[in-house]
Amino acid sequence: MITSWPAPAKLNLFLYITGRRADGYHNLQTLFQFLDYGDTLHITPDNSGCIALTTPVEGVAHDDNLIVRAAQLLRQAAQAQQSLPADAGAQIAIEKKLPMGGGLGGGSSNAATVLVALNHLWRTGLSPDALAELGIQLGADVPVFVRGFAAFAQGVGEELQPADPAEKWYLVAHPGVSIPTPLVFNDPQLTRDTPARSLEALLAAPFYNDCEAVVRKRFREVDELVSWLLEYAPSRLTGTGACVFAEFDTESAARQVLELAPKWVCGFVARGVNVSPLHRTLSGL
Ligand SMILES: C[C@@](CO)(OP(=O)(O)O)[C@H](O)COP(=O)(O)OP(=O)(O)OC[C@H]1O[C@@H](n2ccc(N)nc2=O)[C@H](O)[C@@H]1O
Ligand SMILES: Nc1ncnc2c1ncn2[C@@H]1O[C@H](COP(=O)(O)OP(=O)(O)O)[C@@H](O)[C@H]1O
Repeated sequence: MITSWPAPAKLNLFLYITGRRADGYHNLQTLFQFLDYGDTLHITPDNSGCIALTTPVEGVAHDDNLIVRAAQLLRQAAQAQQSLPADAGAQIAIEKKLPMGGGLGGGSSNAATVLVALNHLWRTGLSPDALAELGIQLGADVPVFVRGFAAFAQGVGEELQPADPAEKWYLVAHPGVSIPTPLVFNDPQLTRDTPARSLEALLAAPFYNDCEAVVRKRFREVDELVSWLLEYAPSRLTGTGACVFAEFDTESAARQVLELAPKWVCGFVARGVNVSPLHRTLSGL
């Protein structure tokens, strides 16, 4: 039985905001790719009837943790269709590597890994569609992690179309600040009227992130980091930040720049992958 499950990071290779819905959420056009780097979850199913996260995540209460919420949501859905006994439970531990509020989708990826792994371990038999539908209740980025393929996303992230961007090497750098997603979406100066384009047109144009201008304006640390990385390679913000990524053709080129990084920059080098490491684990079972 597999007990270690990857929860990879994602990058938004581009991100455009094409409008605002009546409920305040923003319509996006974004290209998601996974990294072969992320958190690891250790999941042991049991008959305790309890879901327990045994390694607290700093700043997040146990019952608010997306790991616990995902397990409870799956248990509820499976029990409603009588495919899981009432005493089904699980013990979950996390090795957290991804910064929180970093734009790398760590919390969403943790939730997706729990849904996919427990669906397997509990033998609940929910379809990928059903798991993605549970996922969207937890966060806009959960479905892409549940599906496990690089994707062009529209709507608020739920309309996914498989994509095959180049699998580059990335230097991902964290400027040491955490940026809450709502802060960016509520900024009056945010560009929220970029015309929607076809994927073909978007792939042919230079990639950009519409959140970058307001984030650089509000956070001097991000601004300095982007300016520094741009001296070496094409670089931009992922998601609503705070992380920034620079793209390279080789691992060694990315590592050379990481070695030059100023002391205040935390970073890692990882490869972009179009199939999620989570799904590689699943298909290797
Ligand atoms: C924009 C992305 C791109 O990947 O940013 P990151 O969070 O990864 O940085 C995500 O889709 C974010 O997804 P997620 O972080 O799950 O957002 P949620 O928790 O669902 O939303 C947090 C808040 O941000 C705003 N929000 C979020 C997504 C969206 N498309 N429009 C919005 O206006 C809403 O105010 C919402 O209440
Ligand atoms: N397991 C989890 N890991 C990370 N964050 C979590 C988790 N559960 C809940 N959260 C909450 O979700 C927020 C967003 O986290 P995260 O997904 O890592 O960032 P981002 O959406 O910027 O990529 C965190 O600030 C935290 O409050």
